[in-house]
Order: sequence, then structure tokens, then C-alpha cells
Amino acid sequence: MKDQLFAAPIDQLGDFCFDEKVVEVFPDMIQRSVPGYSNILSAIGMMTARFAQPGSNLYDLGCSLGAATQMMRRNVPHTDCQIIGIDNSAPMVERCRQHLAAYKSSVSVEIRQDDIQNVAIENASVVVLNFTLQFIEPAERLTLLKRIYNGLRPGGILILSEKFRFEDAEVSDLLVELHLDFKRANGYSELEISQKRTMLENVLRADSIELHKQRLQQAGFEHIDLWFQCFNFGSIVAIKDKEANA
Ligand SMILES: C[S@@+](CC[C@H](N)C(=O)[O-])C[C@H]1O[C@@H](n2cnc3c(N)ncnc32)[C@H](O)[C@@H]1O
Ligand SMILES: O=C(O)C(=O)C[C@]1(C(=O)O)C=C[C@@H](O)C=C1
Repeated sequence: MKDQLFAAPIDQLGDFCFDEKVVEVFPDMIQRSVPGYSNILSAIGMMTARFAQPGSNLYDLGCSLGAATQMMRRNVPHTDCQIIGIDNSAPMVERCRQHLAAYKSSVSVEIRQDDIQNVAIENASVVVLNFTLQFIEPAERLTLLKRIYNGLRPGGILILSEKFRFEDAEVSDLLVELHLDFKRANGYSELEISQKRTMLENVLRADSIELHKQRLQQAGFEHIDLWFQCFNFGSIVAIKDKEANA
């Protein structure tokens, strides 16, 4: 269904949240709002094929409707892996389970409704945070990344996709404007763009690429770099060294 949630004037612009209305239009919303979204999903599949270890867990943290979960399920080369998708939005989880049940697979998938800050991460070889960390309280982000690092097997990977902030005002203005052009080209009106922007202000707090890299290093990751960027959106890989203590 087409995202028209912000098309009419809204009296009181509250905070954006992942409620039933958003769930209904989410695939269209994210595709038309995030430049490079499909490329990132394809690459999550490719990286799963390379990094999934036999008998390990694969996590999709903030799985929404399971787009990344499905890519992982399609590409995981070992049937004894367990895929775990977690989201704290009840309507997302309900719809996600329906979507996944529509396809048969020999790999087991479990979708849990929980806060990703509370769930145990263990025996993992692939962890995905696809546009989710940006919604976590900034002061809590390092703790979560440390738990991910500790839950990964040596040689395991975290794929972290985010909206980024840029320190240089000139560059920031350019990349934000290009993102707005992308939304306009995808049919969003100025009103839709500005109302959603206001509603996201207190909820989505973007960090710079530099801050993300520093934080991942602090969390313990030995190998870190940006592998994709389109305007102010992108994705980082963080790998636990093969020789790291398990
Ligand atoms: C932008 S969406 C993620 C998109 C999805 N990963 C994909 O690839 O299509 C962010 C998701 O994170 C979830 N989320 C935000 N904070 C969370 C938390 N603390 N625990 C679990 N899920 C959370 C939201 O409910 C939402 O579904
Ligand atoms: O629309 C925007 O400007 C966004 O920031 C896109 C964004 C995201 O990055 O998560 C925000 C909320 C929706 O979940 C879909 C996409």
C-alpha cells in the first residue's frame, strides 16, 4: 500500500512511531525514503552467504517486516543456522510473522517481540542492525554494540546501516538536499516531507560516520569500514577478528 500518512495537514505533529498505520505502508515508505535500501538488502544476503557459520545464530535487530531476515534466510548456506528477528513493535512483529510464513524454508526463523537492548545475543556469526541503532537512546548505543561484539563468534560480522549526520555544514546541506530530491522524485510532496521530518526529529538521532566507527572500535571490533553510501544514508561492516577470544 502507498504511503500517504503525511499527505494531509496534521494538527498536532507528535513523535513518529512504528504503529499499525506505519506497518501498513512500511515497505513503500522505506523504499521511497531510504536511498540505496534495496542495494543494502542484497548485500546483506551476499554477506550472510560468506559469514554465516554452521550451527550459529543470525540476528536481525529491529527486523520490522523482516526484509533483511528474508534475505538472510534465502542466502544462508547452512540449514543448521537459527535466524532470530527481534522488534519491539507489536504490529510489526505480527505482520512480519505472516510475511515469513508465506514462504517455505529449511532454515528455522524465530521472530520475537522484545527490546533489542534486553535480549541475549549469543553464538552469533551475522548480526544486522538495518536502520535501527538510530532509534536507540544515544547513551545506550555503546552498551548494545559491546553486547553484540561479545555475542559474536570470532570471524563474525555486524552490518550496521544508518542515516548519517555530517559535521561540515556545506556537505551536510548538500547531502540532506539530495535526499530531499530523492524523496521528491519518489512522489513525496513538500508537506509530506516536512511533516515527517518534524515527527522524526526527537526520535531518529543520527550520528556521524566517524562517531559510528569510533564507537564500534570501543565496542571491540577489530575491522571496521563503510562499505556503502548514498547521500546521507549508508552501511558499515564491523568484523570480529578470526583470532579474537571467543
Ligand atoms: C527503520 S525500521 C528497520 C527496518 C528493517 N530493519 C528493514 O531492513 O526493513 C526500525 C525498526 O526498529 C524497531 N525498533 C526501534 N527501537 C527498538 C528497540 N529498542 N527494540 C526493538 N526494536 C526496535 C522499530 O519498531 C522498527 O520496526
Ligand atoms: O524518511 C526519512 O527521512 C528517514 O529518515 C527514513 C526512515 C529511516 O531512516 O529509518 C525513517 C523512518 C522510516 O522507518 C523509514 C525510513
